[in-house]
Amino acid sequence: MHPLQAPDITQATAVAAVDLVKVYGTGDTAVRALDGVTVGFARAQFTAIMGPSGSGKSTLMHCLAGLDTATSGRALLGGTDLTAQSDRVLTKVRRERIGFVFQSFNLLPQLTAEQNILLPLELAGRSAERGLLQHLTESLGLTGRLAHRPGELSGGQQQRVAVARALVSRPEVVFADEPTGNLDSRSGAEVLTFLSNSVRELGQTVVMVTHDPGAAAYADRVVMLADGRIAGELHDPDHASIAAALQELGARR
Ligand SMILES: Nc1ncnc2c1ncn2[C@@H]1O[C@H](COP(=O)(O)OP(=O)(O)OP(=O)(O)O)[C@@H](O)[C@H]1O
Repeated sequence: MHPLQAPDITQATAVAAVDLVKVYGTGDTAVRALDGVTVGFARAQFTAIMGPSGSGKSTLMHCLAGLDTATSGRALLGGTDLTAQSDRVLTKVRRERIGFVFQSFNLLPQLTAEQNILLPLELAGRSAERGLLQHLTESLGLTGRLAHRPGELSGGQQQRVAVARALVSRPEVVFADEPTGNLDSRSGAEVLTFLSNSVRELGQTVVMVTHDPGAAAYADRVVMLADGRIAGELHDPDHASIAAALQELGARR
């Protein structure tokens, strides 16, 4: 790779893609979902990944989170190149170093809210920092709900449980995939406010895929993808600047 293409990977970079390529399928039906993506995500920053449908947002997130394997290039989490790891190591990395928030909450229905929050730590053989657990459950408004099962909680409450679960292990990065996609606007705003507070107050690194300019406006930075390539970025974005950038992206295609 040409050195000028290397992202500025320093101690301040939590996650990076370097010339990342992902091709699905072979021959005539092959799809180049990522076409040489190089981008870094800074520690203690909230970044949104945006772009048209099919631009490669989920693929990029999945490769950076060790949920999918890249065709070539590097997916770096701290000093670890995930593309060079076995499935066994990737499972451990996902469990111990990454927090996930998905559109569909992904809570285990037979466990209480508290058990769901603590499950990743338990699987990693670690115990919770009680102070952090209390801070998360109080600020997410879950204190009175900890003994409830997901089926007894609203969508917004379930997603707040998922956010607590993602944050309680102080992961190197939280990946959020359309975290407000199934929520009404008020519950969505609560989740986004909390994610952005976790960056400020806990120094958490958050990377979120979203279609919604309103959601992306909570981020410190927006990275735009188009056709599997980085198509631009915005710093300290607001709704209007994001909408304008998306429109420009649409017009360029
Ligand atoms: N498992 C797969 N097999 C084949 N092609 C795939 C697979 N997953 C994704 N693709 C293709 O790769 C490209 C990028 O998909 P990806 O889901 O990353 O885009 P996206 O930007 O997240 O889209 P959306 O906003 O619609 O969720 C698309 O053309 C998609 O059809």
